[in-house]
Amino acid sequence: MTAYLIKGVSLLGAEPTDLLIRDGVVAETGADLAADGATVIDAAGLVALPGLVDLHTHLREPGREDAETVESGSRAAALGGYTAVCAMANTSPVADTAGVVEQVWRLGREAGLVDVQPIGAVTVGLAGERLAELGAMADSAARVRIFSDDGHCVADPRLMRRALEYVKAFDGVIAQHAEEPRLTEGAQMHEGAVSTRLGLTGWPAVAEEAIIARDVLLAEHVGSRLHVCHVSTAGSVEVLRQAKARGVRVTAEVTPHHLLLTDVRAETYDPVYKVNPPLRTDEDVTALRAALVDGVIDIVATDHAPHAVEDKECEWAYARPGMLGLETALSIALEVLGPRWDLIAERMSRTPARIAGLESHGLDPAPGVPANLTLVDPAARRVVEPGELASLSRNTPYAGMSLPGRVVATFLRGEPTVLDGKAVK
Ligand SMILES: NC(=O)N[C@@H](CC(=O)O)C(=O)O
Ligand SMILES: [Zn+2]
Ligand SMILES: [Zn+2]
Repeated sequence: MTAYLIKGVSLLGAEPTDLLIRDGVVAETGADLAADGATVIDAAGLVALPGLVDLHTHLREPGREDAETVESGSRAAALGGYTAVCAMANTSPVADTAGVVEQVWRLGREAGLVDVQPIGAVTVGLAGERLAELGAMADSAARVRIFSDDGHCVADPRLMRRALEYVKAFDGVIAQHAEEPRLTEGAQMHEGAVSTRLGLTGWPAVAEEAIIARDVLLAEHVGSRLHVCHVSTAGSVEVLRQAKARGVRVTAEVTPHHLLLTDVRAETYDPVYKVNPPLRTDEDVTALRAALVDGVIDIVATDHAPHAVEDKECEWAYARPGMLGLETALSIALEVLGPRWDLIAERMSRTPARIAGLESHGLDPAPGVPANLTLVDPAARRVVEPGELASLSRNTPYAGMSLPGRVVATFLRGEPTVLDGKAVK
């Protein structure tokens, strides 16, 4: 194993120091460390963060390897500064058995660019009718702890209650895609002034808020853990605020796109802006940003949702919902939060690692800690070029935008997965 001496790096914005990585861990930090045969990396001006952890990634393998594979998504993640991603279960076949989650987990290990932690489906085939084999997935080599029917809501309250009860035994968590399906039939975008003007069927905020309200009550009743995926409305923030004040075991995520973009994008009719839940209003964006700062929203999760060209470059109504996120998330966080490194580490690394139970991730670089970390150039800016992304898909909503920050290097257990801004393999 190669040793690396990272010279003059700022740990989470602190005064520059040296950082020696050896045998997969941070061996030493301090001024003017001796290279002692280690490969020297000049990190003047760079900030070191604990490797980012994404709780919500769609990797499309098995089933849609034309849109993304475990390997291509892992590469996109590493380039985005991530050292671990949780892979959603809405693949084909669905990750609802020990066999499928183990397959995804193995593919992640073979790619070796980030730790890929599979999420298991809550119900068989995401059909919302029968509970999947949660216990078998938990006991499998993939050691699944997060279960989600993401893409679909676990709408049946009885099934949701059973799932919450079941995962309590192994401290698992149900990650809910909060969407009351009866309120979103035919929905194309956020229900509001813009949808009225465009004549598109709306997805009302209350369709999300009603499910979150129900689920925090169920989680409270059962004494189990609930995680709310992609929170998108100001009203959801208020429901979560009240639940947390009562001590409900609920955590919540917001996506980069819901922190930056609004429903006016739909006026272009460009389906790159079509996503579930839909882009909302300025008031929602303001509330989501405030909640991310005050902690009512615990984490940023990308909901990286690659789609093949034919599923995106078509009429709005026929396009699949979802957008890329892994390679731009840190830049969006910098844009929205500014260089508040401790807050960024908390929301994008430490807390998601804790929610997912990934013990070797989300740890600040310090002697003895696994060397999962990322080096960021906060002074750099880059214009997003879809063709330059490592993802196999091109559906980024940020094409042509100039964004702050650049990931220069990422280390997974002491080995670089990204160096000089390029993937190592
Ligand atoms: N977010 C999306 O619009 N799409 C996701 C599913 C999901 O996260 O609901 C996808 O799998 O494409
Ligand atoms: Zn979802
Ligand atoms: Zn998703």
